[in-house]
Amino acid sequence: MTYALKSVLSIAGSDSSGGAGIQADIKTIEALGLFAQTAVTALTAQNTTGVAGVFESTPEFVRAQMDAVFADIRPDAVKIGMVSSGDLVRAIASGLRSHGAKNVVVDPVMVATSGSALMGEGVKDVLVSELFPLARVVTPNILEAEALSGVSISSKADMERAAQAISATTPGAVLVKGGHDVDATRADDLLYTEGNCMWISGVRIETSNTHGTGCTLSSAIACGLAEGCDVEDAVVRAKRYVAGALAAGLDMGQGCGPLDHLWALRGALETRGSEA
Ligand SMILES: Nc1ncnc2c1ncn2[C@@H]1O[C@H](COP(=O)(O)OP(=O)(O)O)[C@@H](O)[C@H]1O
Ligand SMILES: Cc1ncc(COP(=O)(O)O)c(N)n1
Repeated sequence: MTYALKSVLSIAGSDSSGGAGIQADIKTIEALGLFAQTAVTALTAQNTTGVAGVFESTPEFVRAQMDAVFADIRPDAVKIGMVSSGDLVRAIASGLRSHGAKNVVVDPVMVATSGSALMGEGVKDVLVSELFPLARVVTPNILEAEALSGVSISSKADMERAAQAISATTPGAVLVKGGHDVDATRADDLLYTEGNCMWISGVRIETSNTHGTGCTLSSAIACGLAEGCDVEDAVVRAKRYVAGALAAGLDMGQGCGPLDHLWALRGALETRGSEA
C-alpha cells in the first residue's frame, strides 16, 4: 500500500539549538502526522540562553526554495516565522501570491524568548503591508501585538483592543497569545475573527522552558488548517498540543529550554530519557 500525507511548508529561520524556528516546525508537523517541508530564511547560531549570530538567506534563494516545493509536493498550508529583512518579506509575499498559497499562518516573530532581536528595524511595516493581506491567521504574542497595534497591553481588555486594531491590517483572524505576563495563573489566548472575540482558555503551566512555544503553536495551527479544520478548531487543537509539550516536563539547557514535541508518542518510543 502507498499513501500520501497532507503537507505544511515552514518558511522560517533555523535554530541551531533545535527548540524553535524551522526545527520546532518540522518536529511539530511530523509529530502531528503531516509532512514537513521548509524554506530557510536565515541560519541562527542560538541556544537556550540567546542568539549569537544570524546569517540571512538571500531573497532569491528563499524564493528558489519556495518554487521547488510548490512545483512538486504542493503544501496544504504555509507557516511563516522569522523573516529578518524587508527584501525577504517581499520575496516571500511574491512567491505566495504567484503560487496561490492557501492557509497561510503568519507568526510575526520579532524577539526570541531569550530576549534577542530576530527582526531588523522597519521590517514590521513591510510584514504588515506585504504578508498580513495574504494571511488566514496572524499570531502575535503580547509584545508583538503591542508593536503592531500601538496599544500597550496589561489586561484582557487591552488584548481585545490590540486584536481589533491589528485586524484592520489583515483579512485573516488575529490570535493574540497570552503566554506573557497578563495573568499569573492563566495562559488564555484571544482569537479575533470578523469582529468577534473568542477566548481560547489555557491554564498556565509553571515552567521556564518555553523556548519555541510560538513557533510550535503556529505550525500546529497550520497543520489543522491543512487538514481542513476551521480556524477556531485549528487553534484549539494547536493550543492543546503546545500545553502537552510544555507539561511533559522536558528540562534541558541553561536558559529557557525547549518543549518536548514528541510528548504524545514518548510512551511508544524506546528512548524515554533520563531524569534531569
Ligand atoms: N507557561 C505556559 N503555560 C501554558 N501555556 C503557555 C505558557 N506559555 C505560553 N503558553 C502558550 O503557548 C502559546 C505561545 O504563546 P507565547 O509564549 O505567548 O508565544 P511566543 O512564543 O511567540 O512568545 C500560546 O498558546 C500560549 O498561551
Ligand atoms: C530561528 C528562530 N525563530 C523563531 C524564534 C522565536 O521563538 P519563540 O517561539 O520562542 O518565540 C527563535 N527563537 N528562533
